[in-house]
Amino acid sequence: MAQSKEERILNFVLQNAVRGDPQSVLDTIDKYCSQKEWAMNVGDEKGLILDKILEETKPSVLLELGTYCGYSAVRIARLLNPSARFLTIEFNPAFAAIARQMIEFAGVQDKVKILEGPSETIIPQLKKKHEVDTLDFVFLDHWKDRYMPDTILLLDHGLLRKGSVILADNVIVPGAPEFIKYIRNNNRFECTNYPAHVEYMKVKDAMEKAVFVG
Ligand SMILES: Cc1cc(-c2n[nH]c(CCNC(=O)c3cc(-c4ccc(F)cc4)cc(O)c3O)n2)ccn1
Ligand SMILES: [Mg+2]
Repeated sequence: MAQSKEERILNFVLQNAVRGDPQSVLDTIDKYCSQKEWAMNVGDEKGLILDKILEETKPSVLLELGTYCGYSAVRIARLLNPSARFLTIEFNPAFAAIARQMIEFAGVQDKVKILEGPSETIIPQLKKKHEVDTLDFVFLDHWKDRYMPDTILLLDHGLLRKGSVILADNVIVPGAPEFIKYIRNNNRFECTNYPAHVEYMKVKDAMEKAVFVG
């Protein structure tokens, strides 16, 4: 069976990164995806914006939508304190399998739990099935047309509290125009735009931070 791009990325990490060293996993993925095969990891430029916002927020309960190969899950988990709880939702079983191995190799598996399935099914289960009260931080990096409906799901299920931070990747490319229109016109959110570029490219992109004011 021919290898997938995601398998090639994982194998490159297993052969070239340092087991138990999350930064070496990130650097190795970035090296492969900038030199050999492009892939939709958040990357190092937008990753540094993510790092800064995490360090400002110091979240204890986090949700990521769109695990993919686990690059941002490793990036986020490496900054969390041991008692933090980080759930990441992945729709595609093949991606989830790659991400699980990536997260274990990086040594952050105790901080991250991968939930497999569509976000619209799993979000309503977070309180009862996954013992979540409210979320301190949400990273939106899944299908761009799900950003708005899933934000509304989070609100409807009482998963946001005063000060909850939502950070969305790709609000220019591929773009999330419906989400941007919704969140910037909703006076319950305070929005900030962070200009950047598409991972491993010179194409302009941006991230959007939305703080829930309650
Ligand atoms: C729970 C759940 C999870 C998912 C889910 N899991 N993993 C994903 C991946 C989603 N990400 C992207 O599509 C994406 C695309 C680009 C891109 C593509 C092509 C270009 F030319 C330029 C840029 C860049 C990025 O940074 C992206 O993040 N969705 C889906 C549904 N439900
Ligand atoms: Mg992205």
